[in-house]
Amino acid sequence: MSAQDLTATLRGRLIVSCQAPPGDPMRDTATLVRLARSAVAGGGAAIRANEPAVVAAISAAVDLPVIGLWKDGDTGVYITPTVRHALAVAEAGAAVVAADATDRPRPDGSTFAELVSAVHTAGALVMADVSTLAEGVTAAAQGADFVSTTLSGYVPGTPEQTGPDLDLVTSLAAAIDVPVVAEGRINSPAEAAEALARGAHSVVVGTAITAPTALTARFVAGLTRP
Ligand SMILES: CC(=O)N[C@H](C=O)[C@@H](O)[C@H](O)[C@H](O)COP(=O)(O)O
Repeated sequence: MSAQDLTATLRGRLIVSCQAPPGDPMRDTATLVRLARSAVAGGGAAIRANEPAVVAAISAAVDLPVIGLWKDGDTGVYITPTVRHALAVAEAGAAVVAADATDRPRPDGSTFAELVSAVHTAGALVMADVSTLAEGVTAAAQGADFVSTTLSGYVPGTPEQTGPDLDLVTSLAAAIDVPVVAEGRINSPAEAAEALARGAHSVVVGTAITAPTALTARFVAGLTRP
């Protein structure tokens, strides 16, 4: 799908992230495919999914674009950290490859611009996962097709928040021409709508829809608070 067509498809819509962390009972390809099917049934516009095998299974099972990534570890640059990871995700059938576009060095020494070029040559689009306005501006200039607030709050120096970084959505939307995606800690339909009102093109929701372990833990914590 062209960047133009996908942009039109996702405008004002919900992208459902169907992921489960290592060790979680939901971390099972068939289970994640069922989550993706539920996201389709509920009206989601696209699926965000982790690891080539899961991207391939969900792409085969649902008729929605898949935004694929490949997490390798959980510190430093871990979301699709190298060109090799990015090409494997594209090869698995992702319409869009999401990758870390923070200003930290990548483990293979590549630049984000090189990753964008390789993914475009493979026929897929790129979503830049950023943590700051400056990173989003740079990623857009380097050819990213979408810029997402995914990593705000997860990179040292970025604001720690329990909710989404709506100020980053606002500032990115004012600064760049590529579509801005609001992602990270969106916990309610009202927060999702607020992100759109602040200029987001689309909204990604993961935990609040697809993570029963984390959601259970939130309720348990709520019961045990003094
Ligand atoms: C920081 C990081 O690694 N984010 C990951 C990116 O794919 C996922 O673990 C998140 O679930 C996703 O961004 C959606 O966010 P939330 O689950 O908060 O709705």
